[in-house]
Amino acid sequence: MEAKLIEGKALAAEVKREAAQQTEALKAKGITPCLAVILVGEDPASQVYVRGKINDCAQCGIESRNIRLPEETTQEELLARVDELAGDPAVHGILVQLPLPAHIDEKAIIDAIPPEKDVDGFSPVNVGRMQIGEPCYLPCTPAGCIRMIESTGVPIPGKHAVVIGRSNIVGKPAAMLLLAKNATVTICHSKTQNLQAICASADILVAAVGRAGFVTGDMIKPGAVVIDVGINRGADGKLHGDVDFETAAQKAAWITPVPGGVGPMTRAMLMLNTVEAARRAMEK
Ligand SMILES: Nc1nc(=O)c2c([nH]1)NC[C@@H]1CN(c3ccc(C(=O)N[C@@H](CCC(=O)O)C(=O)O)cc3)C=[N+]21
Repeated sequence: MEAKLIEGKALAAEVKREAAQQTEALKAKGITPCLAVILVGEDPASQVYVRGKINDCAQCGIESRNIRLPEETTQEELLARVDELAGDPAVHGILVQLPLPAHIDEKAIIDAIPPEKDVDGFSPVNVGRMQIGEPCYLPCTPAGCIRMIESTGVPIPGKHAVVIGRSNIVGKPAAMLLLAKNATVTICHSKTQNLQAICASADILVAAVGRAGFVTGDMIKPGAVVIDVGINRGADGKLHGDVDFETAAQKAAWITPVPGGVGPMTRAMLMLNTVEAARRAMEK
């Protein structure tokens, strides 16, 4: 069997059209959604991602503030910038690009973003709301994964979903969202025993490991939906997923490519969250 591709780029374009329509409706009411993106330092990968987010904003008619701070910015200086944006009624979403330089405490910065402007869905309040199924900003990557799974038409309820990885920004929330969709969820990680057998029983497999080619065809149940969250830049300068695409595509029914899969969808979901933040600010 040769798997069908889940076209992240095309799906992202669809989501961004939704965001653009909603933006237009808000503008008609006098509100222009605005996202502030803060990047500290010169990390080349972060620069690429931030440029992508700023471009997406422009495509959707969303205003953006592109804030570049030098590597040696202190935690206090960064907190002051976040506070300033937190208090600015024209700014609806605040995204501080991670990772931050080692001398800055990421948790302290995330905690300083007011939950209603936390369009990444990283703040403890949004994480907690998600856990109990209250309205919140869903973290963009896991929300994008769900949308990609749903795009296949394969029903999630009752299926065995296996998530490899337990990070706070991808693995854990992806597992929670799959549970909320009534999947039977297993979370695997570096200490997991019998990883191959567990993965091979997954109807839906989400790979968020951070190791290129970690998931091979023998770990995939025939007919599974495979979502590859990995973005590993190889020595060749190319992006590689966590899934060994060639062998996995022989077994899966559906699979996401890298690049052009989860990455673009992550950015598209950020646009939806930003529009939502503007709408909520208006309704308040
Ligand atoms: N506060 C914060 N929020 C984030 O959402 C966040 C972050 N920090 N730090 C880094 C990670 C990573 N991330 C990506 C988003 C899109 C692509 C993406 O669009 N990738 C393209 C390729 C881009 C390229 O050429 O490198 C693709 O997969 O097709 C990649 C990575 C968001 N992150």
